[in-house]
Amino acid sequence: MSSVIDVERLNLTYGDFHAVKDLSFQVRRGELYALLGTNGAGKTSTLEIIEGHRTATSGTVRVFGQSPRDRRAVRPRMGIMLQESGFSPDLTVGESVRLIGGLTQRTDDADRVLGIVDLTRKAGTKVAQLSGGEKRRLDFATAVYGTPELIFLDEPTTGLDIQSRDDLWEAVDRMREDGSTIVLTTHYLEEAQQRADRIGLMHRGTFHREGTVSELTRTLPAAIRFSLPASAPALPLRAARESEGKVLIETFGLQKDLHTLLRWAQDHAVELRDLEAGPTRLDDVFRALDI
Ligand SMILES: Nc1ncnc2c1ncn2[C@@H]1O[C@H](COP(=O)(O)OP(=O)(O)OP(=O)(O)O)[C@@H](O)[C@H]1O
Repeated sequence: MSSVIDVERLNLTYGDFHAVKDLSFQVRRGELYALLGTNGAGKTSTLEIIEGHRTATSGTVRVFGQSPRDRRAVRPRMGIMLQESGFSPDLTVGESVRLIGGLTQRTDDADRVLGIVDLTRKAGTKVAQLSGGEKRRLDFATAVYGTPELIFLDEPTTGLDIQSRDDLWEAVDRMREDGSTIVLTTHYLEEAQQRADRIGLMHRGTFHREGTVSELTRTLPAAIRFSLPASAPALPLRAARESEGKVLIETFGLQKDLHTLLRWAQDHAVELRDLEAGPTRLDDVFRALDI
């Protein structure tokens, strides 16, 4: 698979503050790459350099094999949804899409794009009168105008209700089917866990870990949780007692241990209240990082 983004030994300093430190990674064509990390880790700074908005202090960045500062070559091929929108409040929703869409030099139909984010009815409304979630959806609409080959989504679902989130991810899935490459940043780790092909986990300007979700989570055990009545007999597995009768079993053999537990409960007529069992979550990987 060829790479769409190549970052090599990237450094960025703001005055004497070293925000991005010797960062190297690649994003391959067609993949969804999630850049995750703590607040102030350097994700936005890194994205700004890749998007061509900021100059690196040192290192090389290539987008489609070109320098991102070569805007004429690169910009028409990228769609960018920033963390904060820069729309003019006096323009209408329709005018904003046409204006920003036009700047990308891609062609599309503004009505089609507004339909994706369910803003067709708001086409004549001034941006100043949109709700926070509607502005976010307008941001997304302008990023996907003309179905670009590479799309940056910087915390795209912040402030969106569940229906709008589902709609946004459905639109992303469709663009991936059409071959678009997606770079995502989010603090909603579940979204990244469900959708990312690979993840770069950043902290203080460098990667703590990089890999697929399963590469990142497989080093930590899965968890089985439930509550037991005080009268229950001894458990068949090693377990930790949490507060108020809650029990936690950590395991690297989730299926087998769950089977053992359920058979034991059945045999002893024990009710496992509030039973939950699941693989390691990215949240746990974050918490386990010594940061
Ligand atoms: N223009 C600037 N001047 C000085 N320092 C800056 C500037 N922009 C960002 N920084 C600092 O650089 C570091 C990285 O910031 P950046 O916005 O890239 O982090 P982030 O990973 O996107 O964080 P968050 O998850 O909070 O959005 C932070 O410590 C921030 O305070």
